[in-house]
Amino acid sequence: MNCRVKICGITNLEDAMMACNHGADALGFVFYEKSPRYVSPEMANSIVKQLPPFVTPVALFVDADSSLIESVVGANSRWMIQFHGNESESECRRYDRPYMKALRVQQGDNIVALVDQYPSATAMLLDAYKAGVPGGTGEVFDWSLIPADLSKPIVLAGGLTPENIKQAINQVAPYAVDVSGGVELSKGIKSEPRVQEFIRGAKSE
Ligand SMILES: O=C(O)c1ccccc1NCC(=O)[C@H](O)[C@H](O)COP(=O)(O)O
Repeated sequence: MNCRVKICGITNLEDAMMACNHGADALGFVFYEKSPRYVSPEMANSIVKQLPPFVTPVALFVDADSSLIESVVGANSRWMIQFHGNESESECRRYDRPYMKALRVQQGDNIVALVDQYPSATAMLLDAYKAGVPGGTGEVFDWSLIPADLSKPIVLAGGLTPENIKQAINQVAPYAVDVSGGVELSKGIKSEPRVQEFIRGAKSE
């Protein structure tokens, strides 16, 4: 398995550097103030300036104003965007940045059609649906709902852990995996052993 890994919900420099040292390919920063993993644009951009090369910082928004999005991504050309709300494709491509659109998967969704609504997306992130909770649920969804051969690279998210990551990758064969809660000591604080174990599990043969 040589699956790419995004560690999401980074709130401090120590966790960011730790995740990079263990081989994270991307780091997610949550700019949704209701999240316990919220990080300020100033803190996030201070962290991003200090990241080593070949790691993608991902700015995560939930139906945010364009002023907030521009204030974050305008400070550093490295940012990729993750739209995690009900953003339309035209809203997503407004920023001329590579972006992922998150879909919160429910039984009965036409995932092929939903993915095809975002032709300008670099990838699609498939996450668990939980009423009233936009993301970071810590819950898995039924991976068998994911059709084969979707038209975009798929980032699998939702309740992934060091314990289930190999099964998830074997079943779904995603382009990348994304985790927040499954590698934490507490909300917004990552566990180095769990981050290391998760990445090793995702990248081991
Ligand atoms: O992580 C959050 O707290 C969060 C809050 C609001 C919107 C999105 C959020 N996270 C988005 C992510 O990409 C998470 O990594 C993803 O939902 C998986 O989270 P988890 O199930 O805890 O691994």
